[in-house]
Amino acid sequence: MEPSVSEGGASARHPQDDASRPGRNGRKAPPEFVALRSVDPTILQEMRYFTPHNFVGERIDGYRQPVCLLTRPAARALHTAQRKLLRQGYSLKVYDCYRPQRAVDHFVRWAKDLDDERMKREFYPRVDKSRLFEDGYIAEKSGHSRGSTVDLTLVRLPAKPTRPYVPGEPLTPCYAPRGERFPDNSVDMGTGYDCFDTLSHTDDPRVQGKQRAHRQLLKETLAQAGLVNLPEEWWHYTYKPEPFPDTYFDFPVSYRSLSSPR
Ligand SMILES: C[C@@H](N)C(=O)N[C@H](C)C(=O)O
Ligand SMILES: [Zn+2]
Repeated sequence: MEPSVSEGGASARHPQDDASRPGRNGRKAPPEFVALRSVDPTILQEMRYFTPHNFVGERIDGYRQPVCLLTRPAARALHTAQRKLLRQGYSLKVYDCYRPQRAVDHFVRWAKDLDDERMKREFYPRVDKSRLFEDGYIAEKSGHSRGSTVDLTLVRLPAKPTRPYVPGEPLTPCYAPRGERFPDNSVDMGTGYDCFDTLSHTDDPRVQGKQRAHRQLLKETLAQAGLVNLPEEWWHYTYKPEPFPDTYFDFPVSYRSLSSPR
């Protein structure tokens, strides 16, 4: 786990933060990156990898603030989708946006430790931990690190308040009926976020009725705005054409990484 660095203070820095790191993998984002909030303040944000409520069970390396950073075209596309959804009584809610390479490296290290299954019961109850990368649920080189990929869902407005996950609390499988899963103010998509299971495949035929309609509403609205879904995960979308199709960035998730912070 990366040592937590206070945003304002002169704390010890992680070696990977060295400003001398060359080119695109330095400490700062290029000017094409923005905070989603500055483009659309109405889109809800629940940045799961800043919290312990994720499949690893702890804050992920590189997430210094619970903030969604994206390339400007991707953020604008979400704003376009959000305008349409607001008219129908829904809001987007993002769970993850730009993801530094060091965060992906944290996932890779975690995956190698087959004894650490503290979050299995909620996030991958039916999949062997050793298969999560092979089965397409996590990537060693992720589109998120290129800055135009986002994990998101729909929330019916007015949004209900949510409660934080308390580490060590009993876990429920992410494919259990909605009322039994960890509470989330999003609409029922048939599974929770980051539910590594075939039921999360966007077009899985077992998902019908309202759950299927919600997935379709998300997919069609985002497609009209230029975002393409990953078939294995109903929540994962990439804006196309990507401004940085070949670059995997590693600056931290923090307002301070931006050229124009707000
Ligand atoms: C880990 C999950 N939220 C995700 O984003 N998976 C895709 C495959 C990725 O890691 O890029
Ligand atoms: Zn994703």
